[in-house]
Amino acid sequence: MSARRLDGKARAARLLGEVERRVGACKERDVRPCLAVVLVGDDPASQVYVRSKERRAAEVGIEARDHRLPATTTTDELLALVAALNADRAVDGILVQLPLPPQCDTQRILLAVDPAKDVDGFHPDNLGRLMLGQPRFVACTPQGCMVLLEDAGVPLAGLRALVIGRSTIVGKPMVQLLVHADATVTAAHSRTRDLAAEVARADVVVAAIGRPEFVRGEWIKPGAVVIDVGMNRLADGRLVGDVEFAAAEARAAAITPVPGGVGPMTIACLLHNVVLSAERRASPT
Ligand SMILES: Nc1nc2c(c(=O)[nH]1)N[C@@H](CN(C=O)c1ccc(C(=O)N[C@@H](CCC(=O)O)C(=O)O)cc1)CN2
Repeated sequence: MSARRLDGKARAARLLGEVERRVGACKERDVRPCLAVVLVGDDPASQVYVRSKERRAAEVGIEARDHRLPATTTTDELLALVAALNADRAVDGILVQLPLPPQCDTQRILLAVDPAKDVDGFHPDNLGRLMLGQPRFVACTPQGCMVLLEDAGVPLAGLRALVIGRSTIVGKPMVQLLVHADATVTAAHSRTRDLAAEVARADVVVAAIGRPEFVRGEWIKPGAVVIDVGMNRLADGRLVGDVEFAAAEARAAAITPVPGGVGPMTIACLLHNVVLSAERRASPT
């Protein structure tokens, strides 16, 4: 068997088309969707991601306001910028690109973002709402994974889903989304005793550990669906996921490639959250 490839690039393009249409509808009501993008320092990968977010935003008619700060920026300086963006009524969404340099207190900064503008879905208020099944903004990568699972026609109710990795930006919200979709969910991580056995009984595997090709293809249950969130740059320049792709593809029913799987969905879901926020501004309840 060779797995069906879940094409995140094509799915993201479709979602962006829908976002563009909704941006147009906002503008007809005199609301111009606007995303504030905050990038601290000169991490090359972050620069690429931010450029990509700003380019896609422009393509769908969202104004992206760029705030580039030096690598020496302090927590207080960043808090002052976030406070100004919170107060700016023209700003619908605030994105603080992660990771921040080590002197910045990431938790304090994420906590300072107005939850109503937290289009990344990282604020405790938004994470808590997700846990209660009353989401406002859902973190972009897990949201993108769910769209891909839905498109693959995976009937999640009752299936065994394994999430590998327990980060706040991917693993934990992913667990919540799968629980709310009635899957039977296991959260695995670096201390999991027998990861191979956990993978072998999972109908759905979401790998988000940040270790190149750590999940062996031979562990995958035949017919499982594999979502690879990993993005690991090898010394030879190749980009690989957390799953050994070729061997996993031979066993799985469906699998996301890296690149071209979850990554483009992350950006499309961010802009989807921005237009949601602008729609709320256009029709406050
Ligand atoms: N504030 C945030 N910071 C970070 C997030 C996030 O969601 N919010 N996620 C990651 C990085 N990220 C978005 O910021 C991101 C990573 C990768 C891609 C992507 O499209 N990747 C391409 C490959 C790109 C390449 O060639 O290097 C792909 O998979 O096809 C999009 C977004 C950490 N920080």
